[in-house]
Amino acid sequence: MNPLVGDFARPAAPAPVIVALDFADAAQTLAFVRGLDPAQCQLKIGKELFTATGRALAEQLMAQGFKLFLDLKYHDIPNTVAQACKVAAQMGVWLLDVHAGGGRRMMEAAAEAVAGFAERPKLLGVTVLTSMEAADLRELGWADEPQTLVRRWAALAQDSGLDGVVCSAQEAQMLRQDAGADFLLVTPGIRLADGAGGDDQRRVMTPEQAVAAGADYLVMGRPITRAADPAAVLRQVNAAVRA
Ligand SMILES: O=C(O)c1cc(=O)[nH]c(=O)n1[C@@H]1O[C@H](COP(=O)(O)O)[C@@H](O)[C@H]1O
Repeated sequence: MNPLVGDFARPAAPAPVIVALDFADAAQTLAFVRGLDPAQCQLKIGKELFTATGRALAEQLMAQGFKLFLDLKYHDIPNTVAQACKVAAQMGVWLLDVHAGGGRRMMEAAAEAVAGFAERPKLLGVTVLTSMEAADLRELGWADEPQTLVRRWAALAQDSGLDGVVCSAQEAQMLRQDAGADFLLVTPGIRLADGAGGDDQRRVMTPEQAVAAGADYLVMGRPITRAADPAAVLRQVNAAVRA
């Protein structure tokens, strides 16, 4: 086969950065998104923005060509989570998440709820939040180190039919080995090597480290949204991780 034809036929790898739109209203969000290109990043709507704007803004951003991670981290009884996942799947979002701590029956119900959709969202299990460290777990009664719990919950998420997990990039290498190439690893807690603080994050890594460790997607909020030139930071991260 002509290698050139092969190259043209192969779809471009999706942009690895998911920008967390942690804004308070639609106007601010739309003004920010105007500077972004769907070929260079994906978008995430979480609890703050969704509570403020509901599905209208989510649908508007998808209509602009952005793939959307609806990050509402469902955590409830199996029936409630399954019904919420069904509604999210009807919206046409790309990624959707539930807390792995909701357990096997909750995750299985969520997976079953989205299974029937022709273009279903990929379903992720949130393992141990990247803002937590061992001391936080101990206070909650968990004697395990974060990575031990992440490993156990990721295995349970995979066994329950989920497509991947949200974890710290610090656990990505271990999970890639455990779960294989097709299991999605989405890693928040990304901080640039420029020395700026980790904010409330505890288990952090740089974009380059995260990708080298096996992360598929990097969730980045404040390092991009609070930058003087967000598009320039995104270009810099894309260049670094694709080098
Ligand atoms: O599910 C998430 O996206 C998530 C899981 C997690 O363990 N840690 C975490 O920070 N997040 C989200 O990732 C984003 C991180 O934002 P920054 O810390 O500003 O980069 C926020 O929107 C969080 O809600």
